Amino acid sequence: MTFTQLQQARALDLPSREAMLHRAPSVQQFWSSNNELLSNAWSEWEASEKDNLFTLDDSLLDAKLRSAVTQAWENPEKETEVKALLEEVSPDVYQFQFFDPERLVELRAYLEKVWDAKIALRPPYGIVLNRRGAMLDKRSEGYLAAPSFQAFYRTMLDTYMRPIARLLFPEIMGYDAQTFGFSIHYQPNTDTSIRPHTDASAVTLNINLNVPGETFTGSTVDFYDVKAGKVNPLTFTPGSAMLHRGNVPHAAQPITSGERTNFVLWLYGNRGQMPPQSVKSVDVDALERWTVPSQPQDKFAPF
Ligand SMILES: O=C(O)CCC(=O)C(=O)O
Ligand SMILES: [Fe+2]
Repeated sequence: MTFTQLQQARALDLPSREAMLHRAPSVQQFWSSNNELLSNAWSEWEASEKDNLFTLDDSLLDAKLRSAVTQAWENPEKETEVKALLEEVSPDVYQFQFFDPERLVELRAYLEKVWDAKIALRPPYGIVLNRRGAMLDKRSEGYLAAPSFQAFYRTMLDTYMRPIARLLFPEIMGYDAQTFGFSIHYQPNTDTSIRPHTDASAVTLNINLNVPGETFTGSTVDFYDVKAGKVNPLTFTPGSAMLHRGNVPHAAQPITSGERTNFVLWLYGNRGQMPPQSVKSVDVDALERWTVPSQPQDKFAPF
């Protein structure tokens, strides 16, 4: 009797949460030895579910953002219309509408199907181990390898995040070829908060996936305004995004009711390089900004 990769993946014995928390060598071993099996299982899963899965594409995005970005790709001089949609809400932190809140139901339904697939996903354990989160980038073992999700993930990073980030933070040019991403989920009593930290990224895009009416309390992301010596607590609304340099200190306050789900996307340079702290004013031509780097994705992963 032969088993499909999907059946074999579903039969795997997962490492315990304890082992994951302790970052036991056996956990690393589990993900690396099963990486190919899991990735094949996601392809089989997608093929078997294709009639039930919503097609992820940029129609999920805010219509104004999509239209401004599409125009800027056609004519980079029009990037000013993208910039007009971005609001600085704390020094070096910009907020804008990324997803169309009304369409998030479809994305969340897709992600529910992903959880129901019963294929192991590696939770992010950067600062804390997040139980209902998943690694999203191909460089991460145990990532969400469903081909349709991967195509959508690339669109979010290559078509939207990178040129927008370059528009705000020109010094990231040359330090933005590599991508990284994970999802996080907060709920009271389990995964509630993240202590103050900076990200190992040149730039971070943090996008909220809560659907309209899916409310929560607490769970602000506090951004530290180091110069002014104060903290700016910011609250996500459904589909909104915050884009910031990785080196801006921030923390997630405890969630006190409800739930919050986000995608967190990072860009950095080859082998994890980040822009030197000293360079801030770099002159970049609009034509250069609206491009996708030709360097191949490397294997470096911060966690
Ligand atoms: O709570 C958030 O949305 C921020 C998460 C975060 O800062 C991180 O995962 O590095
Ligand atoms: Fe962070």
